[in-house]
Amino acid sequence: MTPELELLPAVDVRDGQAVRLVHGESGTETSYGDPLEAALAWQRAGARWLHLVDLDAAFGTGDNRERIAEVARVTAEAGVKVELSGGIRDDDSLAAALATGCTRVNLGTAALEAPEWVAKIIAEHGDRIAVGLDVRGTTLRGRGWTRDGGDLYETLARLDSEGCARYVVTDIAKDGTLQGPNLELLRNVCAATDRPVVASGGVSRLDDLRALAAMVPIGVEGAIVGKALYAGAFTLEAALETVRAEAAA
Ligand SMILES: O=C(O)c1ccccc1N[C@@H]1O[C@H](COP(=O)(O)O)[C@@H](O)[C@H]1O
Repeated sequence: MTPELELLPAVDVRDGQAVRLVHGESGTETSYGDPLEAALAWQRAGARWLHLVDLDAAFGTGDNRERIAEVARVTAEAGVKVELSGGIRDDDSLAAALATGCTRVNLGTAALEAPEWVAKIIAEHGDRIAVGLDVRGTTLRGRGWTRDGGDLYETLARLDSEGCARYVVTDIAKDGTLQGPNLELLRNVCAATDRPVVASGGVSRLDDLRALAAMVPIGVEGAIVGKALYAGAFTLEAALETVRAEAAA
């Protein structure tokens, strides 16, 4: 039996609220209320993972550190694994993130701007560190996806050589658009690395999850689902049932 595609409902926090953006652009927020309520709703619906993002920290417009820590702690205590992201760029922010009880952190900007520090913390924390490869075309973007940060495949080769355990791959052009994931990008990344890949951006219907589940054998381990769940395109229960059925088929 093929392993099940892990589903990670997203809770992105800006100004204390759960929000979704379009193409990750500041100012395109749709608000979905209290982030803890959102996280607990996904937990009640059966989520095994949560992708939790401090968007203010990612954009450099402040942070939601205490709120994020509360959501991560309560959700983790409820048995949900948390992937924590946004603004983790130095020892202090890393220590605060790891102390929340999250299962792993996901680094974006730091992997582009502080490669030596990232190599060091990969060596120290292993599987608890993932790197988010947020791309436009094949160019990486950092600092709230506002600045270019080098070539996707060169960075991937460097991180592979440093022992990075896993990548979260986001096609910025797809994120928040409900246009379907970039399967070609995911196929290319999976061909370039033997590490597991979490797909992010564009999931809009259950068929997208079926397509991603079919990529588990080549290295797609999970999928982050945001807008589709908040917009009611399908329920998390239906999504979980879909990936379960695909694994059993
Ligand atoms: O998730 C988003 O919609 C998003 C939009 C714009 C910027 C960042 C976004 N998300 C996450 O933030 C981390 C990067 O944070 P940092 O660069 O390490 O501070 C990225 O991996 C996304 O998961």
